[in-house]
Amino acid sequence: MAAVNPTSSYDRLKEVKEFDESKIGVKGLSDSGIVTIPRFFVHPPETLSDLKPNTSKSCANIPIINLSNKDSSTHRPEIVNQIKEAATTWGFFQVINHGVPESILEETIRAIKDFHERPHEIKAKYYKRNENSGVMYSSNNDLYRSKAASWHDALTAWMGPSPLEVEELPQICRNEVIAWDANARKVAETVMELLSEGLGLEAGKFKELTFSEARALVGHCYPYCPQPDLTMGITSHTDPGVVTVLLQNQIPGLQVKHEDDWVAVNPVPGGLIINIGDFLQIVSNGEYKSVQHRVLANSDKNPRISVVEFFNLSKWKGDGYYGPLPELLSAEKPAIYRNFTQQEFLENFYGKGLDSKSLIDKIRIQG
Ligand SMILES: O=C(O)CCC(=O)C(=O)O
Ligand SMILES: [Fe+2]
Repeated sequence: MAAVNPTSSYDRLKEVKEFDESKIGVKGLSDSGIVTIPRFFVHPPETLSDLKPNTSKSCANIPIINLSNKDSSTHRPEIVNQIKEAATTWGFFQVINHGVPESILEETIRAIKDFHERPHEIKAKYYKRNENSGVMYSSNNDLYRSKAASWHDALTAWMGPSPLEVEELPQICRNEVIAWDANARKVAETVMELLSEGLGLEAGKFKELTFSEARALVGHCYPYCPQPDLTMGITSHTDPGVVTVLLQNQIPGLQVKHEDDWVAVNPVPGGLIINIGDFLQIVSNGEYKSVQHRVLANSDKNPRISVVEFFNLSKWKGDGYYGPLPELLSAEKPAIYRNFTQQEFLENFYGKGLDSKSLIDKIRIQG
């Protein structure tokens, strides 16, 4: 087994660069039939020691919320309460009967899988790094910043607020990505209305604040990993934005941190996963929780595919600051976070490795 010896003459940066410049991604490594992963993918023992979910709580699962009666005035308060409770205690939940046909869920997954299975020459044309608009295919967004690389590749498309040039999208998944963006956005807006009401605000408050306008859609591929005990699919992190809508295929691996345990998030048929991001934890003054989650390296021969859309605000308030919404604050409930600038937020968004400290910890008011 590859043991990591930091004092050896191993030139990590050189190997990382060679991998990056080859543009083959983790999928290319996996398809080449390697049985030993390159050592820059090997994670430190602290990360690897708790990879198995806690068996004593293995039956715990994130809450499932049925949206079918959300427009009925009799049932809506109950659904608002369920979402509020889920966002407060778990920060993660699945929604069912969200209105997106199952055929669309399947086509979206299939199209993203098809992209990742395209020949190297075709995918390489999209291979980029450090973009924040257009379309970018890459392996490990934080490849040069993180301590260890993870076993996944991603196709990212910035869908809004300014519309994407659709021809930039690879043809094999173009229509599906566009359709998914529209569908995921509807689900995000529905959920944001319920979350807004859960805080005692008008249903349309989050929309008015442009919380669903900036959108990044990421089609992840977690190929088969020959040594899944030595690396990660994606390391533990919180999402920076408002909310994330996550669609996954049937291959397991996603886990969320709940009461100090890692809990597997198993897909429910037709379900969509929603999670709260750092920005919403802050503006809700800590009511809603942005929780740590991660994906294990995939030991299944079939790739794990997930399509994740991050929703974020597009317009900052005139003074350039954001913080806990004033409507939520009172003498009994003072702000627990200070206001922060867009600059601070963006630095946190783009500047860090997934393993570094989140904005939430930086702006928490002590005492
Ligand atoms: O692939 C997944 O299920 C999770 C991905 C994720 O957490 C992310 O992209 O932020
Ligand atoms: Fe995430």
